[in-house]
Amino acid sequence: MFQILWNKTIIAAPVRSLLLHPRCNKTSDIWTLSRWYISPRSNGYSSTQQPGNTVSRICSLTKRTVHRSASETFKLPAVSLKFILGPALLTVSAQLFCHVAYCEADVNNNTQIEVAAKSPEPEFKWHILWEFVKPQLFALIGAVVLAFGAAILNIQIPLMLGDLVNVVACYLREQTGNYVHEISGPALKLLGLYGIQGLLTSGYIILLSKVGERVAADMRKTLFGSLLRQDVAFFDANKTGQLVNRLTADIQEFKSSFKLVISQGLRSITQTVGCFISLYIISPKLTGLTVVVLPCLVGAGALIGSFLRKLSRRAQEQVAKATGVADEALGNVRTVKAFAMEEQELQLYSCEVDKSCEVNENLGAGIAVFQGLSNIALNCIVLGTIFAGGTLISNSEMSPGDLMSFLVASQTVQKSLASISILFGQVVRGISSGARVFEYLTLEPTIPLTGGGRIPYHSLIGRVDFMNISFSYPTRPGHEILNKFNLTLPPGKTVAIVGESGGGKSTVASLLERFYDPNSGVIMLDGLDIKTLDLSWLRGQVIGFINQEPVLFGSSIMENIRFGKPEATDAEVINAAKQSNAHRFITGFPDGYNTVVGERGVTLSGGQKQRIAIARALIKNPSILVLDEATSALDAESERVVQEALDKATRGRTVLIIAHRLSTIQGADLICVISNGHIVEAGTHLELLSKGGLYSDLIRRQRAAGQK
Ligand SMILES: Nc1ncnc2c1ncn2[C@@H]1O[C@H](COP(=O)(O)OP(=O)(O)OP(=O)(O)O)[C@@H](O)[C@H]1O
Repeated sequence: MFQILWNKTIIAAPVRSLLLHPRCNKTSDIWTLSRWYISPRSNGYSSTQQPGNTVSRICSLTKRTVHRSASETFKLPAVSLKFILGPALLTVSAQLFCHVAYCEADVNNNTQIEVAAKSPEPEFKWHILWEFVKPQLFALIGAVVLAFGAAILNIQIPLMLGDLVNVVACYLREQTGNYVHEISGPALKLLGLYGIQGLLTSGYIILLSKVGERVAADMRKTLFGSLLRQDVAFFDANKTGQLVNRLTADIQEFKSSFKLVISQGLRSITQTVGCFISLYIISPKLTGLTVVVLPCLVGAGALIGSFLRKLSRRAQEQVAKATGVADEALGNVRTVKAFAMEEQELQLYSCEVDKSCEVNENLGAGIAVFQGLSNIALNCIVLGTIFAGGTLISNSEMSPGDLMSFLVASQTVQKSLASISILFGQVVRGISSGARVFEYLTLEPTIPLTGGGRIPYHSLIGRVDFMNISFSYPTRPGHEILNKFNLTLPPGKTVAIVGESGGGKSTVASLLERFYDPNSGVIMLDGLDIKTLDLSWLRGQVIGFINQEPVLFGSSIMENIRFGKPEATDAEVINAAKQSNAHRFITGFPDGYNTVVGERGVTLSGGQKQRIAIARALIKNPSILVLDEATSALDAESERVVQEALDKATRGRTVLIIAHRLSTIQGADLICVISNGHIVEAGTHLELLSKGGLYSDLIRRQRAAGQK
């Protein structure tokens, strides 16, 4: 009987090929697959992609690799490990792969690990997930039903294959009857089952990807909105890269896990239980053998796996180090070039890459040994099963069809077990990514952007009073910057604040903008505490802010100026540009107002950027203008042009100038000298000079520095 199976039946073909054909050991396939699971990120991408220029790009590649690792896993059993007891070894492998992929994610998210070490891990909040899933509930239920249906059909397939083989075996044995007629019944049934199963599979994947994408898109929009609403203090405490990571990589990770858990999780559990029952019904003896061999393989696999995981972690750390060197050099390429450090940076990078190469080679050797042992074990298991199954057939305890059913059902179990073990790691990753996303979704800013009163435009006078302000930055609570600080900005007048570097001048401007709230004291606008006023109105319509290093967006000049007033017409934009002495140089560009300024305005000179920033502030016609060292970064000629623009801009408005270069504020109505957190001198330029105090001291020191 075994001979018949070996020579003639459809079981023999794949088994023989697996045992006899060297290429069918699929070492290369296993190796290729293992690259997705075990080897570092670079193995998956480096042949076609150079390391990214930035860490974020590298992070996203890494995440994609990990994500892909999980989804590719389901191809593994189909490629080579097709037969009996495969589940055992495959489960071990899958666990190993899963853990290693997890290490990969960990290592590549070093920054996140650091943060996690400092602050407690955020909690996953199911009710928030529910809010996102609720609008997609019908599609989700549809997907679950279809996935469940596909799983149930999958359990039927091995049994029907067995029926088919029994017909073939019977015909081969007896050579009587109409073969086509006898085979067509079960074959058509099986074909129908395949068709329905394919349809169900397509259906649930379509629905699930719709649900996953929509949930992820909603999460991204909500999270971005929530981040934008946060106070400036929040951004002082959190790195931009980490925040962007939550918007991109974490949501991506969560989406993948969400989809995978629902589709594969449901299918795999149903199939494992169903097919295990089928296995037991087909042959309790053969199933018993499976259960005996399983723990030995799990133990051996776990041992080698833990060693490989350690090696993989080391390899990843080394890759991360090399990436760090490249990122720093490319991110600061101007400085590197200015100091002619290209060669040194290359050497530094090469050194790290060589170390990484060595560790990865060791890892590769370890994987090779592991895969070699797996191949031997799997092939022996297949042989053993054919042998044991054949013995049962020869004792008439089993039919050839039963052996076929057993083989296919066990393949389904192995696929499902592999999926489940991968899923376990994916669930953990998904939950922690989700928790990181949800953490900021629910975070309420301490300074609300909207709500509160507004002063009608015609009755707004523009008087500002700082009354007894004490303040320390939230990130340095013990370090008081302002201490019982008092200052009045009379309406329509220009007040300048001068003082030592680090004395708190810019802090005064930040408090007026309500980037932070004072620890004590009040800031009044026209006699009203600004905490009671609508913050969007205050920032959007009342205060115009121009600082030392204006940041432009990488869009056109027109859009950059219109940023100050989104509803402004083209004529208003041009008018603002004229007021800020920018119109001439803008119209000198071939594309005029449609000139794209490059990332952060990199294609413009400092003076040009500053004048666009002035136009952006003026377009909203603010009653109060805050100039934070607006000309200190410019050369003499640019400063003259910008100063002219500022002189025009400040007319008729309440102006607060934070000045470093004392020459630019001599015409101010009031000059205040800040020291030790409060105003120690105030008066006009001449008054303060005649006093011979701190101001005249500052002037003297600045002149002396200028002469040097
Ligand atoms: N976001 C922040 N978080 C914590 N401390 C800050 C922050 N911004 C400024 N500081 C600290 O507050 C103090 C005052 O800073 P501020 O920028 O107001 O000084 P400044 O007088 O404008 O200085 P300069 O003339 O050099 O610009 C400094 O000691 C500075 O280190």
